[in-house]
Amino acid sequence: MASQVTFIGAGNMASAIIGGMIDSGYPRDAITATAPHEEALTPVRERLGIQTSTDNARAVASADVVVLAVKPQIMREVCEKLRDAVQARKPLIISVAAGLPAETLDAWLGGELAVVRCMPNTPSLVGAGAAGLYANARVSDDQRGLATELLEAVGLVEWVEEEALLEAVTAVSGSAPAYFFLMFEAMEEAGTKLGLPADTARRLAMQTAFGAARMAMDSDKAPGELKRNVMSPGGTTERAIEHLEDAGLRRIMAEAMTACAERAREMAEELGKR
Ligand SMILES: NC(=O)C1=CN([C@@H]2O[C@H](COP(=O)(O)OP(=O)(O)OC[C@H]3O[C@@H](n4cnc5c(N)ncnc54)[C@H](O)[C@@H]3O)[C@@H](O)[C@H]2O)C=CC1
Ligand SMILES: O=C(O)[C@@H]1CCC=N1
Repeated sequence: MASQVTFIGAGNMASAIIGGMIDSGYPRDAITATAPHEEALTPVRERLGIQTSTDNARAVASADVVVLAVKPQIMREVCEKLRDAVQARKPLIISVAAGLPAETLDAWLGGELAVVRCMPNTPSLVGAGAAGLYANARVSDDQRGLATELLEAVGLVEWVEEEALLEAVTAVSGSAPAYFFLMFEAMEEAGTKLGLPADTARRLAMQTAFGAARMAMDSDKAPGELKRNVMSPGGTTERAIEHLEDAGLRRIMAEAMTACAERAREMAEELGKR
């Protein structure tokens, strides 16, 4: 029988994962989602055909897995109210909340729990996410398998063995969709200056990013080799790449990603103290 999964929170991230689970054949009657008000639940119930509840503790009472999918700022209050229900059954806890350490969540929920902490990204909303997962020492192999199954329903899953590495995951994938969106903005602006209509430049840039990602994922060649394959000697691409390298793109990326990871570390400390 499928494990009973209860989502605390029925917003963007929970709906995306639930939608992906259902598309991959997970039984709807094994999935429950909660929110404080019925209005937030009606669309989820009607669209996804799952159980819903406005009573978190009750929804957790029969769960094998509890997915915490509320905003980090309200997590403490939500967890403390779930404490008795969770301690009575000790389900696997999976948190998709940015920044909250597994140990903090465990303490808020009463302790001694198997906790998986996940750093997802927003392309999960279209089934093309990339998530880093960390398991505390109480998580069994079967529970790891289950967490992988749930998160793979919306994209790629990579496990890290040290929790601090989720800060690096935040820099490489959690925050990274925004780097590419910035690149699209810059390419659209530059394309427009070169005379293209803005929407044409936007479509060409986005399709090119999609094509490049697909090509790199399907190929056994390293990105550097794929890059060189586009660069005819003395040609146009070589000129553009020389500009990017001379302008310090690699250094800029390293600095931006280091700043991102550093902020993730600060946020974990700030949220952990609440
Ligand atoms: N790495 C990333 O880019 C992303 C991370 N996340 C993480 O996922 C989590 C959820 O984010 P979203 O789905 O975007 O938020 P959202 O605002 O769409 O959903 C939050 C849900 O929680 C519900 N809720 C509020 N109070 C509640 C309570 N007391 N009990 C039960 N449910 C309650 C709301 O009704 C709503 O359904 C956040 O912790 C966020 O950090 C989400 C999206 C992307
Ligand atoms: O910007 C943020 O703080 C969150 C965490 C990763 C993506 N968004």
